[in-house]
Amino acid sequence: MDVQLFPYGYKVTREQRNQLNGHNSLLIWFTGLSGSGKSTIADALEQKLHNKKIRTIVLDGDNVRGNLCEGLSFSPEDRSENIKRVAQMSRILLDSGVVVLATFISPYKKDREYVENTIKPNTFVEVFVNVSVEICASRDQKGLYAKAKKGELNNLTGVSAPYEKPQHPDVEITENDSLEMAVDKIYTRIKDKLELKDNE
Ligand SMILES: Nc1ncnc2c1ncn2[C@@H]1O[C@H](COP(=O)(O)OS(=O)(=O)O)[C@@H](OP(=O)(O)O)[C@H]1O
Ligand SMILES: Nc1ncnc2c1ncn2[C@@H]1O[C@H](COP(=O)(O)OP(=O)(O)O)[C@@H](O)[C@H]1O
Repeated sequence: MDVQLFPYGYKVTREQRNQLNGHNSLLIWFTGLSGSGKSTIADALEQKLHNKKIRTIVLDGDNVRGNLCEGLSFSPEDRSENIKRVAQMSRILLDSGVVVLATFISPYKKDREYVENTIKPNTFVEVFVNVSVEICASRDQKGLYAKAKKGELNNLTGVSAPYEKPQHPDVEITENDSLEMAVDKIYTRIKDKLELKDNE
């Protein structure tokens, strides 16, 4: 297919948008098993940032799989495609000047590396929500672990599909951390990177 593209050089830059917003763009990437707490922690962190007048947006696996990533399965190939599309969307959102909170199981190291390499240096913060499969299964809000146990669900991460743990995450949340502690840990890590104009 012969496709010719001529990207237009728009004049307003990310830096100018950051200036307008009073903070830098940042991608906070949450990875961990289903039920580990990614969405809960991202939700609480987003509220904290919003209260500090920081512009935010959340990309969540369960949500984007209904639109941007509609039709993708949980095969290794489709999970990679899922993360690739989210990486590209994150890049656009970072250019818009906001802080992006992305919550995806993202079980493969190479896919998480793809995300980091897709965006500008120093704008990626990896948060590993390190909760064991036993604890996630005991929470089982969505009934996925029960289904997998009965043989009604294939490819459940941590049970019948792999999860490659991050070796050097920027922030690690453990099962002993309360929600408040988790939010504090992440905020402490990102505060300087945000370069808030009204530094609180
Ligand atoms: N087989 C299987 N394995 C894992 N997760 C499953 C599966 N089937 C459905 N779900 C639901 O999909 C959510 C995970 O989607 P993600 O886009 O984050 O997955 S991935 O990053 O592409 O691996 C996940 O959301 P979270 O529980 O918030 O992680 C589940 O609600
Ligand atoms: N730090 C925590 N301590 C105890 N329970 C938690 C914690 N974080 C999340 N949970 C609970 O775990 C369950 C799954 O959380 P959720 O945010 O949906 O996980 P994920 O997005 O990783 O699938 C929810 O019932 C939530 O209330």
